[in-house]
Amino acid sequence: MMECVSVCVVVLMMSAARGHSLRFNDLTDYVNKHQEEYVQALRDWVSIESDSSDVTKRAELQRMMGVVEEKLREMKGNVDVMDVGTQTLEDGSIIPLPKVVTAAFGEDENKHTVCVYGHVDVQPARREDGWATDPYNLTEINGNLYGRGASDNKAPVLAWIHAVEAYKALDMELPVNVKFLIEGMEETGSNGLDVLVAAQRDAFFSDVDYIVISDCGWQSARPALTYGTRGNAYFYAQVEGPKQDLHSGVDGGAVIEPMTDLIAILDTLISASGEILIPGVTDAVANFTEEERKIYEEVDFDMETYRRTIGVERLMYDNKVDLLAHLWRFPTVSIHGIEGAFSGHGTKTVIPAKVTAKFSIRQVPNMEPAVVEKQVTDHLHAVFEQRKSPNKLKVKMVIGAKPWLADIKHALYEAGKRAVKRVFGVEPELIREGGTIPIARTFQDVTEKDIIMLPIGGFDDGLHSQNEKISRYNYIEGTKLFIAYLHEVSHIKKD
Ligand SMILES: CC(C)C[C@H](N)C(=O)NCC(=O)O
Repeated sequence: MMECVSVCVVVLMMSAARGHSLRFNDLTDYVNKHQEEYVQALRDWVSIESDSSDVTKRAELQRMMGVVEEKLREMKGNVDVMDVGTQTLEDGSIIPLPKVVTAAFGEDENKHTVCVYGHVDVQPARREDGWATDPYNLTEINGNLYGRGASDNKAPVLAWIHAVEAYKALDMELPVNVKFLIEGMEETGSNGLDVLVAAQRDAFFSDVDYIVISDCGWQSARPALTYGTRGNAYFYAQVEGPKQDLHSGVDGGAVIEPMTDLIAILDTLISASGEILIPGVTDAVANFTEEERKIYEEVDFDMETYRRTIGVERLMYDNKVDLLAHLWRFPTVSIHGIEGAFSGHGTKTVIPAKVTAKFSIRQVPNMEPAVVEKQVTDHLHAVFEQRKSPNKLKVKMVIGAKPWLADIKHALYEAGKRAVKRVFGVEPELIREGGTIPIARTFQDVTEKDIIMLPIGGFDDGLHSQNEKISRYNYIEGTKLFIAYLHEVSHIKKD
């Protein structure tokens, strides 16, 4: 009798395994057959200029959130639209933040619950910035789908939606419960989301086991799993002088110009060789260990391809390990722009009265944005003081996002490896990401859930840049990866 039970169990397991692989094929066939619809869905989403940094585009962003809500309702998810409060603009006016859309598919207590986080806001883009195509009209050229937000993060969010939709369309039970949390302010620091996550810790997140984020890219042509992101401390430094703009011929020579002051203090942030010059800022940076060095040595990363892809003559470092380390696990300063400065065509001879520099410092373990805020503010005031300028300097940190790091030994990463192997036939690369997903660290600290980043974007997608794209291959195979991943997560042993 005992023997029969074990034989029967083995037979059942074998047929279940066979059944799964057949079912996986059904799912991938379904994805292949529906790929034109998926591309059209991406075209529809990209056509919405959901730029979160430009308040004049806020109605479009609200419309985008509405489209996400409608899609999840159409799929019969248990949808909720959550208020995240208001945003105070620089002129003191107050506007509502875009609501966060959540949805739940399945609530089987015997299954794991995976929460997919993503965002549907985008960075600004104008054709005149040097785009070859209209950034809001998804255009396919040689297998690449060009459009603002295509890779960051509209296609990955859609791929997750399509993954769930495929199971449902084929009447297949989802192997895990799936929840979505989709926001519209990621690109400007996820305003309001920290508070919402804390408030929902024992509600929306109470039954969530794992959080999956697909808001990043591979490092090469090889699929990857991401286990770290840098944080970001973003600053405004404003120098204000005359009561209005002046004529550089009529008044030049009589005034100490705000722009001259600003450029001088900006030049004290970072050296030409990449050394951060602000006292104390790098003190808390975790030591670069031999173990890390070995991991970086193994990463499949061709410096020459990278150099050519971004189009520079020379990179800051001449070896792979140092370059990767400075992309992923050391801080850096970037100066993004100067508001109030003359930047149009022509030769306007103005002395701008008030100029505001925007710069940021990527944060790595164990930096604390609040500490960095004080160090930067003190430093800039000290160097400004030395100039004995009559102008006024104001420094403000407007984003303070912490870095995030995961344990690559966690079962979520093993599941990721199996899913990548199943879809792409190769072992994934384990990588870190230099960019910031502000909410990742909050998820980790506040919800105490385990997190994985499962990217489908290509290494050359040009996020935030001209001609952002995702390849049709990554979008469609990425959808299959998510389907496979849900299955693999269902195999993680429940506590
Ligand atoms: C590659 C990043 C992690 C993508 C992310 N959506 C992003 O752009 N975040 C803002 C940032 O400035 O890093």
